[in-house]
Amino acid sequence: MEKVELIFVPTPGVGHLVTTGEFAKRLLHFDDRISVTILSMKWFPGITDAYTESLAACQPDRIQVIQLPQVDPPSFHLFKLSPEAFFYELILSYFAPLRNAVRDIMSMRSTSDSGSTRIAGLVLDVFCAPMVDVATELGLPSYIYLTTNTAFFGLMLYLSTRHCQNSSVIEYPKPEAGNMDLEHLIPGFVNPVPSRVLPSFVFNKDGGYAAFVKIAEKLRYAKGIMINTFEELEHYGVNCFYNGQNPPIYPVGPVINLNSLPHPELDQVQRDRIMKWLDSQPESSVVYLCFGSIASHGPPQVKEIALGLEQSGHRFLWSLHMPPPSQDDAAGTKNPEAILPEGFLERIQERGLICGWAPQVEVLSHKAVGGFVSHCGWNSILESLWCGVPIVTWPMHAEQQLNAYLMKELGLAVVMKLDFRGGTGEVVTADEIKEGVLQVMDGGSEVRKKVKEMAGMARKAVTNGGSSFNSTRRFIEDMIGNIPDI
Ligand SMILES: O=c1ccn([C@@H]2O[C@H](COP(=O)(O)OP(=O)(O)O[C@H]3O[C@H](CO)[C@@H](O)[C@H](O)[C@H]3O)[C@@H](O)[C@H]2O)c(=O)[nH]1
Repeated sequence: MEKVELIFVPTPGVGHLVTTGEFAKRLLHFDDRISVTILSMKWFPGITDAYTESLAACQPDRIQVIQLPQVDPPSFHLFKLSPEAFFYELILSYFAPLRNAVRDIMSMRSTSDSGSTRIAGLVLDVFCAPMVDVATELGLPSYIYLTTNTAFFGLMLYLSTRHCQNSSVIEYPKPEAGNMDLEHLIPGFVNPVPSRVLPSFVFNKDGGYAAFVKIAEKLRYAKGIMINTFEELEHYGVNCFYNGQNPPIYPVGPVINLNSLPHPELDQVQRDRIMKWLDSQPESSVVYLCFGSIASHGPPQVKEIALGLEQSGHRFLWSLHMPPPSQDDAAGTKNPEAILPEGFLERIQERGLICGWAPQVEVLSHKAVGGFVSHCGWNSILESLWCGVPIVTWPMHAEQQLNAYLMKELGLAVVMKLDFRGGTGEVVTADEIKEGVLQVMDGGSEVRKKVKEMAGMARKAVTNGGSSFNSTRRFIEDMIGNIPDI
């Protein structure tokens, strides 16, 4: 049996790395001939290490993790102007280490005693799409594993087409204040998309727009795009791109890590505290709040959330992540209790629980949880759909407002907030939060019904014969057919 190896290059944030690792594992499960190498970049120390280690340990004969040497990052000033431009530059500086690592792997596999393994190509995170140039240089095909949805793929193609038509444009035209409802015909969306839900990098003149357009242009050179979505969810969007005009797309999701992530804040004592508390709550009575692996709120917003929850009268589990301490931090901001409204904990007593990092998938799977106030990171959306828990939208950064808009268009979310108000720092008020919670917990029966139906479809999609199962098979066949004779 001839063996084939795929070389994955994930972006090392939790929201990207974990689903990519799970997809790599899924491929091994599908086909005994496949093995994978994960080339790991270390951008954020700590949090992703435990996952990478577990990946390397789970099937050591078929998954290997190689740490790429660290590079000097671009200046922090660039990060402040535009995180997207910063990461774009960072990826470019990884070209040389990547080239060396892939060359080493290729030469080792061709001389191995245990029979030759053919290198089938690179599987790149979307941020790493510029690395298709390295693959081409080495004569290898590249594929993209898109950790978000088809709608975002549509936006990228739209930006790159628009840019090809007029490459002198260095930013997207920002509508005048008050005209954020200007609409755009983005492929993959049934209805025109208002400006206010486009990701903010689209309007960033300091390199954010330029970086994304350059990334988007590279997608066209990929041999295929695997998307963490499923046909039943994005039926219209997926069918728009089965058109032979872009690289083939493969909706392979949901690709979710059903085991809770190891995290320094989540030892067995903390996990037991959370799960035992949930065990003692009535069915569908708890609203869960969590804003992903990156986002956090400042003290004024934390106070408003607390007041909103209190006023809603509902039970809640709140995963409260504190912002990283800065030098001029006021004493106490590391301690959530110090910034909660006075007397809050005494007043809510057993009605609510505040935790740090949560075992999110376990929480969403618990029968006590009836709603989820979320920042609309794509993994959180898929996890909530998988568990049949309706989401209340509160996008905070990146492409989350587009995700929230998509969920609204599909009738799968209770809308609390659709945009992040251009990052103005304006707080969401206790009243708005209370309304969102009341809507999902007391009303929203139509949304709840649709979400439950979608949960069934999500599970069916990934089982034998389901749409994503078949799509994954199709990817494997195409990928093997594309292997170059090197
Ligand atoms: O207390 C927590 C917080 C998060 N998670 C997990 O961490 C992941 C978070 O992923 P996601 O919901 O996608 O949020 P981000 O971490 O913000 O993800 C980044 O990556 C996503 C995928 O590309 C994008 O959709 C987001 O906008 C981007 O911020 C999920 O699997 C959660 O289950 C926990 O287990 N416990």
